[in-house]
Amino acid sequence: MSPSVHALDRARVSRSQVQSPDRAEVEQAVRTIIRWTGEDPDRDGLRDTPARVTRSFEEFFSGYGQDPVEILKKTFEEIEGYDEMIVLRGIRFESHCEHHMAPIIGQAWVAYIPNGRVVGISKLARVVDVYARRLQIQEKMTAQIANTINDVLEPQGVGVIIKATHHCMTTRGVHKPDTDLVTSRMLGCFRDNALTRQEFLGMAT
Ligand SMILES: Nc1nc2c(ncn2[C@@H]2O[C@H](COP(=O)(O)OP(=O)(O)OP(=O)(O)O)[C@@H](O)[C@H]2O)c(=O)[nH]1
Ligand SMILES: [Zn+2]
Repeated sequence: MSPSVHALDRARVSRSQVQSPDRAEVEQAVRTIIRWTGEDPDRDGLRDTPARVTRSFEEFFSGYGQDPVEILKKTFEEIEGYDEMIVLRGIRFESHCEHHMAPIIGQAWVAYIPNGRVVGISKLARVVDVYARRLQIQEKMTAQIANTINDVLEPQGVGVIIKATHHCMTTRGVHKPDTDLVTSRMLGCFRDNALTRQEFLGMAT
């Protein structure tokens, strides 16, 4: 991945950069979809739905307004030379696939071995959420989380594993309800040292 693409991935994506439409336009688009289904958007139960959907989307896609680098910059100094693996397991997340805008529901395992700096553990979960709250494919999200932690903390190594169910596969299209997708990205000693990689995989599966 070229450095410029890498930097763009990590950055806060401002609304002006992508020519964001205003709220009324989004609500109008939802009204159009409701009409397209054959429903009457002015009937009692649906009248407030365009505003509700817009508010929901605001939450689902709030990751564009957040910068994961800023979150991770709040690091602590290493305590008494701790240099073993740190693993936050089973971080539940909700995302949406960029193909169908259907939910991706899963868990992430995030590990690193520090190199002089550790971070508050909640920040690892926050980085997962920032990337999850964007339109995603799982492979990209896995790489973004690992790359960002690697770039900001400069640890000895990073490992990220994601296991998720894609609703575009379970509730539509090919309809395979019991499937999940597992992806991983290993950097530094997690990539180079088979024992480190094995230790992490053992904790995550
Ligand atoms: N690699 C990858 N593929 C994904 C992910 N999320 C969804 N997809 C796939 O993206 C593909 C989009 O395929 P298209 O053929 O363009 O879309 P489609 O006609 O709706 O495809 P079907 O889902 O097979 O009905 C599908 O195969 C999805 O299963 C993801 O995170 N990673
Ligand atoms: Zn999809």
